[in-house]
Amino acid sequence: MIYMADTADLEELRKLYSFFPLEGVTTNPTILLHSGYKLSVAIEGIQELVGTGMVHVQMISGESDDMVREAKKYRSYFDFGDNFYAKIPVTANGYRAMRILKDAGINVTATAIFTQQQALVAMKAGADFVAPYVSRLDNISSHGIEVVGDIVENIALYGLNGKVLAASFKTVDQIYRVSMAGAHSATIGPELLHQLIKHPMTDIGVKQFEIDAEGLYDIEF
Ligand SMILES: O=P(O)(O)OC[C@H]1O[C@](O)(CO)[C@@H](O)[C@@H]1O
Repeated sequence: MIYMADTADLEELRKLYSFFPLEGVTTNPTILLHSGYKLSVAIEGIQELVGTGMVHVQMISGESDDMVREAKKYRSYFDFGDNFYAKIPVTANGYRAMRILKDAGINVTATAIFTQQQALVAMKAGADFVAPYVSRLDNISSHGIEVVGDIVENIALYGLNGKVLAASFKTVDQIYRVSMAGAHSATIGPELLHQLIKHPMTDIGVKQFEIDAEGLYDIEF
């Protein structure tokens, strides 16, 4: 599974990138708002950190032609290559923009997905990634993990090229479940990324090794 960081907090990203095998970063207007950075500063900072990793940037226009112009502008403004993904919401205008962007050779991440059908249509329109919102589904008495599982199944069943980018997590358990459901990737906030690699038994085990090694390791390094 591909792990991506769901944040524009540059300080946090720097820490995460120093040890976590991340393959990209996702942002949206809310994430930018929380980071305190304007788009230009945030994306430039992210770009420096990720190198050739993926950067998913959300479009804010409502009309399809504007979304396309916006995506082309950001791609050239930041001098992105193939690692740029235009995040497009699954509205009627969004689906139209996806097709135009794909024809222009620009990667697309379909976002704000709440149903298997929205994801399927997005992939038919050419989306490379489809992002179902797990917590937001769970919070309206729906089932985020099931929606992820259905989309994964559809991709295999119809031999589609798209990948699931599971998004909107509030617990480590949700991340566990989407990975078991076959999600190809997940975008996760810093707090949960730190949390999901932790286990108290690991800390206890490592501590004991340190104690037991005392005086036994006689080769200098
Ligand atoms: O429900 P939340 O936590 O706001 O998450 C929405 C999600 O949608 C995305 O915009 C999809 O990529 C993520 O960046 C984010 O995880």
